[in-house]
Amino acid sequence: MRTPWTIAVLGAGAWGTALGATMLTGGHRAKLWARDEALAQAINADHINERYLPGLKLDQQLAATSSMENALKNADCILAVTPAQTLRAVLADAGPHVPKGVPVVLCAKGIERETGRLMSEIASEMLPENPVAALSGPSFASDLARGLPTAVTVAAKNAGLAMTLAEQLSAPRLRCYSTDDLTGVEIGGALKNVLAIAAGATHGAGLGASASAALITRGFVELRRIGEAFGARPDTLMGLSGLGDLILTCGSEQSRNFAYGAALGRGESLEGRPLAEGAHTAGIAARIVRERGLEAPIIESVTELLKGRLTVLAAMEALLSRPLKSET
Ligand SMILES: NC(=O)C1=CN([C@@H]2O[C@H](COP(=O)(O)OP(=O)(O)OC[C@H]3O[C@@H](n4cnc5c(N)ncnc54)[C@H](OP(=O)(O)O)[C@@H]3O)[C@@H](O)[C@H]2O)C=CC1
Ligand SMILES: O=C(CO)COP(=O)(O)O
Repeated sequence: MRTPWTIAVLGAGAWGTALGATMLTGGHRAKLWARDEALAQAINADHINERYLPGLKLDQQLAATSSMENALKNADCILAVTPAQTLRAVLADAGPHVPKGVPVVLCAKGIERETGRLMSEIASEMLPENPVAALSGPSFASDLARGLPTAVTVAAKNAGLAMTLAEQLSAPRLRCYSTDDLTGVEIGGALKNVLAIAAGATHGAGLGASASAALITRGFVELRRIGEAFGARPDTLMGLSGLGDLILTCGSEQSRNFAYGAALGRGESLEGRPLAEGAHTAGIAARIVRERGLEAPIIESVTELLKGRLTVLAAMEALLSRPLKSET
């Protein structure tokens, strides 16, 4: 029998809300922090997050607040669930109220644009007295919020902590595996978003199912190359947080990254679209590739597409006309 925890969830978007609701099903208490007071009040009054999970009734026990102090009071564990590029600022606000020693579980998928830092590097910098972990894997917020099942990976450099967190954060419809390969889990989650934009663009431009399968497979080779250059283990990259999430996100417009790419492929406007983390990570991923002398033409093409320097058809032609080589 595990001890019920008080879990602070920083971020009341789709994923924070879904994770908060899932934690309740695991017997924990959960408090959502929303930066927008009106959203917090609406969640408390209506038990719906109409902005991010429209129409889905939430457990009445899922409380929200716009006070960081209130959200973090007596927390046994913190889930950080705002977009990757906001993590540093959110942890700076949270810092004075974060109980020392409490694990911080990073749920955003991305790489900091300006610095190339992983989420765990930012968290260790901002909260040096708190152990850091990551939760990642194939998990659409709306699926979890509707009670559909999935499995994810919880990673921490300390294997014992990863195991404790996996045990505590698992819920009837959320199976958490554990690993000490924190870097592998973070790299997989960040890069699959960039590749999902490429897959979406392929789909949107009508290049066909064969092209999609070829692109996703070669995209995974790039993810593996970059991951291994960071010291990630191949089995992590082949796991839920790498290949698993790549399969999910490259498969349908339920993925915001895929939908963003599809809009790009169809030549539609990208203004005002929902969060697509890959669009923020692509540029820094391409820079890392260049600086480390790695080969990742698909990821580099996404950056060029996003900058408007390449069309999907030109990217496809450039990828196909590269010098022939052995597959591995
Ligand atoms: N949605 C999903 O299915 C999954 C998402 N993730 C990851 O989780 C992370 C969050 O995604 P998700 O919840 O879907 O995103 P959403 O766009 O649904 O929500 C983002 C949340 O972050 C808040 N926010 C935005 N900017 C800031 C800021 N500068 N400071 C503080 N809060 C801010 C928003 O508040 P406001 O409303 O006030 O703008 C909102 O509550 C991403 O990295 C994503 O890749 C991971 C797995 C699944
Ligand atoms: O990470 C996700 C599922 O695991 C969500 O993907 P999108 O952000 O592309 O919707």
